[in-house]
Amino acid sequence: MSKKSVVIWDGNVRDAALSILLAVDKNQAYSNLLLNETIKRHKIEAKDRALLTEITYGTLQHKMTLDFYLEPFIRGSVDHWVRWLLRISLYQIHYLTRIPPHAAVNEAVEIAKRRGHRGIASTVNGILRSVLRSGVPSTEDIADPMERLAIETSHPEWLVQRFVANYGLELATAMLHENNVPAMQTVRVNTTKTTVKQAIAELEEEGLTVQQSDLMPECLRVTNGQPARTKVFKEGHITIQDESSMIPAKVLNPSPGMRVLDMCAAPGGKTTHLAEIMKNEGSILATDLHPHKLDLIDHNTERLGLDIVETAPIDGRKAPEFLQAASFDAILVDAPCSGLGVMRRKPDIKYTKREEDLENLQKIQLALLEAATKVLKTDGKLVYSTCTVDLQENEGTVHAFLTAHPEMEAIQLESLPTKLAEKQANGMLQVFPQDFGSDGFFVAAFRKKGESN
Ligand SMILES: C[S@@+](CC[C@H](N)C(=O)[O-])C[C@H]1O[C@@H](n2cnc3c(N)ncnc32)[C@H](O)[C@@H]1O
Repeated sequence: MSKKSVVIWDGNVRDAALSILLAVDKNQAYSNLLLNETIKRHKIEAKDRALLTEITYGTLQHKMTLDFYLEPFIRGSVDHWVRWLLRISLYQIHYLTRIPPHAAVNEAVEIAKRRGHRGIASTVNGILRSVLRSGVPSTEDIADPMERLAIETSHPEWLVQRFVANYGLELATAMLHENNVPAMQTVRVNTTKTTVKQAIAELEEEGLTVQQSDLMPECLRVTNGQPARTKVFKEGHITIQDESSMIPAKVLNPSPGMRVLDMCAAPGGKTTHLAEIMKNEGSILATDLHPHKLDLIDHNTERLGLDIVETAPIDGRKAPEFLQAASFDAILVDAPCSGLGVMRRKPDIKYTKREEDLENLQKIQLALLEAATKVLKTDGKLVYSTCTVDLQENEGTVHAFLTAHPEMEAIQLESLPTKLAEKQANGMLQVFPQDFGSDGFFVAAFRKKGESN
């Protein structure tokens, strides 16, 4: 978050959603962080929490579509906050069938009166009632197919064009639509403390509805309840993590006793998974560029009872200056990336990312992989992962890396459940959000060849 944003809560869900969206837009606050912080700070009750989340995310997810719908009804200019109020209200009218349209309009008018004056309230009332009378315009009338897809799925046109160029129209269209579907809640069971069966029983006892994932055996899908608020969580039996995000540690699959480096480790979701796979035996050095983020890893390892993890603030690109050459058995580079695979969880990414950012990211990704190669033992395994679906950051980075490093070879991804193992090609696995309902993720594995190879 670039500027600290605090949202006032007076029991009005729409007003709070408006404040969050204004902070996201004006202060570049992260929608997921600010929403969670607001809910936590004001201890917002379950029913309001669900509606606040739905309106905030939904409005942001569909921002461009809502603007297209509103455009014919707005004469002249309206204030920035009024436009967000109109978006929030139309989101409820158009997408949330359980909210009666007149209730959404009345709420909007009241907010307009409180935040502005009667004149603004009357404008808001007029616009929303006109939309109700005439209905929203049809996207069918947009002649250009890329522009139409951009408006219908609310993604900037450059992103639509890039996805279509990367993967073809059919796959890109499915992904763009899936990005507007709310993300699943999943947790990873800490197998050093409990079993999957036991964790399911414990969570059910606390009133949650959970089911073992058919994709990843240690993953549970939560369809009702807040896992982060349970005793099971506090006692370190589970970690909140997306299913796809469990793939990299699974692929690295370090044995107990190994010396492992997790180069871009904060907040430690994968570090702790690695430690669990190693049965808490051996050692893991978890490094991150940002020293303040290392506390998050310490918090997580403490809660989960994992004591083989040490943390250090190291710029991964400079790892060979601080760490002994060829000293790690296995290394994970869960690199900084554009995050284009997790737009369901962080919809603001759609509107803030720019195409030129992607070029710079690839340079960092290559530098991290190069540094990792130097501190990896001969015959050691290196895993590269990102939470993006961008071809350049994924396959592009892998190809550039292998071309520059003949001492490294791509290897088959091991230890994966069949559904995932079948999807890999040439030592790489790209998961799209529409594949299994999990986040978009990429994983590749390499081996450092011996002298004789
Ligand atoms: C995708 S996140 C890592 C998520 C983490 N592996 C997990 O599972 O919880 C990428 C991380 O890389 C860190 N980072 C960015 N540039 C880095 C660099 N040059 N060296 C080390 N870490 C870096 C960021 O601070 C961020 O925490």
